[in-house]
Amino acid sequence: SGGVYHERYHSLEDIYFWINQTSQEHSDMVKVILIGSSFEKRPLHVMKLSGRRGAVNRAMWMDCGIHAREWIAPAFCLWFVNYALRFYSHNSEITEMLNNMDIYILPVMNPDGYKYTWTTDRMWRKNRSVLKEGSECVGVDLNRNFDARWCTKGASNDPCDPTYCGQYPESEPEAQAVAKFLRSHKDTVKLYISIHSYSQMLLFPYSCSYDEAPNHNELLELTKEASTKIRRYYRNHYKYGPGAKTIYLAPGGSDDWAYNLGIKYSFTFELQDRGRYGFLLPPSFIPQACNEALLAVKITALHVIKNT
Ligand SMILES: NCCCCC[C@@H](C[SeH])C(=O)O
Ligand SMILES: [Zn+2]
Ligand SMILES: [Zn+2]
Repeated sequence: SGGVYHERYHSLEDIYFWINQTSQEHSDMVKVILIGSSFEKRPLHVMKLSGRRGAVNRAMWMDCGIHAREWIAPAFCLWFVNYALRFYSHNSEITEMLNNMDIYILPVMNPDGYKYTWTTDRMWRKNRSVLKEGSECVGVDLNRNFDARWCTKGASNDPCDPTYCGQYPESEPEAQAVAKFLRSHKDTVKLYISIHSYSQMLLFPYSCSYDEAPNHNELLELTKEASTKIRRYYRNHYKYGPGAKTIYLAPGGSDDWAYNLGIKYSFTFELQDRGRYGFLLPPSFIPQACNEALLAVKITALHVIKNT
């Protein structure tokens, strides 16, 4: 949506202030839920968006910022919330979404890591948890810490590696908080989306193995439709397909875990770009990257409303 607010990235403090302000300004459509805290005790705030209507028993979940350096992801979560609130009852798709499902948004799933990229190391990926005994290395890859073929090929058990899987599944407070919330809402959450960057891909289970998901064809058709429309409307190219084959083997991922929990529409979107700027996507690219991601979110969400 408009305004220079979205032509730039926001610090963690900025984002916490924005969550608070937005929920106060739109108290009829936004509720803030504290689902847990990070290793360094920062709050994990989920924004629950609903249309102006009675309760519904369908919901979707979208998390951003699980990987600290992927700044376009939190930028998209903020942009999406502003878009939803601004265009509800004006844009037919977002109106249909909010009238038929609650939308749970976690703008920054890894606040400690995100903060660290603003203060110390722009290229940091993991959280900032410190091992009790020994290792001088810090951090767990939260997207390898979920209980889905945990720490098999495609993850590392070396605390110094960027894909370190942690000491055991859900060892990390951030992963634990998300898993706990989704387990307690598994009867209503029908769609899971995790936002990442970069490489422009629309991915679905499985990434932890080369097995095909039972509804593989349906997920393939959905991501193909989204990719085709992004190419037609925005002249940009997104690959699509099951994670293991399309990007690489990546066990312990949040999407595979959510899928196995029973959320049969589960995706990981890798946003812009394809490597020219990579994680350092310039702020001027934020609106276009967000419009492309919005298209994919709408296509999956409207399909879920029709089919669940
Ligand atoms: N859940 C694994 C989806 C495929 C890999 C996604 C990328 C995002 Se940076 C990764 O976690 O390495
Ligand atoms: Zn990522
Ligand atoms: Zn990535």
